[in-house]
Amino acid sequence: MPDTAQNDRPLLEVKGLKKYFPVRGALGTTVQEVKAVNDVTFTLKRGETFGMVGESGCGKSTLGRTILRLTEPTEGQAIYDGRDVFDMTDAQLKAARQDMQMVFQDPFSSLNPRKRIGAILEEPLVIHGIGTAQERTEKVLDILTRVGLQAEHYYRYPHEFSGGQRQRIGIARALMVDPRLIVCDEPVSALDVSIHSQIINLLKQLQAEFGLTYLFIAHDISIVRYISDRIGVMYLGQMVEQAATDDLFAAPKHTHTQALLSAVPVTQPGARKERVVLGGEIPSPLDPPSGCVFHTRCPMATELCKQKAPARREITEGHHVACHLY
Ligand SMILES: Nc1ncnc2c1ncn2[C@@H]1O[C@H](COP(=O)(O)OP(=O)(O)OP(=O)(O)O)[C@@H](O)[C@H]1O
Repeated sequence: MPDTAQNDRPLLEVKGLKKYFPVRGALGTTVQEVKAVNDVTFTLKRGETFGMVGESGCGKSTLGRTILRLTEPTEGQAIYDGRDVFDMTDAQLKAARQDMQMVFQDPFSSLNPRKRIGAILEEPLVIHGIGTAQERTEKVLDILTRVGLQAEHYYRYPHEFSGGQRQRIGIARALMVDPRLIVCDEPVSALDVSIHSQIINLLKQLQAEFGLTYLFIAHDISIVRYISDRIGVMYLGQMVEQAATDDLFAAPKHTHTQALLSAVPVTQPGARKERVVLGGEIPSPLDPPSGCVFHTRCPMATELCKQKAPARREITEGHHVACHLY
């Protein structure tokens, strides 16, 4: 009974999460705040991929980093497997960090150029005090082959690898400590387009093999579509829509989502779609618009949108939108 209850429970529940960065004036006092993440709520089910999509600067990376507590939150909760990450002691956080790993956008800058791949991959095991020296080496060799590299790569340095291979090393490093959750922050956007699908397919294969749960962050909705079970769309620190991937693509509700989807090239011959054109520039998160944060760019905006922030509503099962039109 307790086992079933635990397995039904989401792996991660993010509730009302806010992360504001202080902007300090000449005297060191806080004069303004960048509202990078502004009241975000969503859950991650075990074994699924939740894609987080939005334009550059909308707060995706900050959201991922705050959940892993690489940066401290301003407000809210991130309940990982029943326990709030933000209430954890240092020892609890260290244990949780073993379970929650991150794959970064730029694999090169996240790999120490002076260390051989074997040492880079072994490091997380050393930090967490896992295994004997021989067990650690065996684990490195096993993971190297699982990510499509070879045993002989053990002695090479990061500069001897291509971009795609380096990202495989980044993924291998995350896998070393047997995590359950991996936050993938733009894992292909620094790579050549020709190898995007190799890396995405590798992530899918590893997910099936190890039963991983992914929070997959990217600005390109076609990539997010390919890997995600559900998608959340962010704008200026807020999640404006979230739904199962098929629902979101079949019936996008928020104008921002419609605009993102209308920019995706049509692949079927003869198919046409309406282009949704947004007005204005993206406002600064230092001074987000009043009312609905999207109203300055929304072609459907009314007086109400300028005055009142829309509540998040579930319009069909699992499909949430924050917009006065619904
Ligand atoms: N350490 C920081 N101090 C101050 N402002 C920050 C800091 N980190 C991020 N920001 C600001 O927070 C906002 C959200 O940034 P974030 O990097 O999370 O967005 P993003 O959607 O991941 O964009 P990108 O894909 O370009 O990285 C931006 O306005 C950014 O300038």
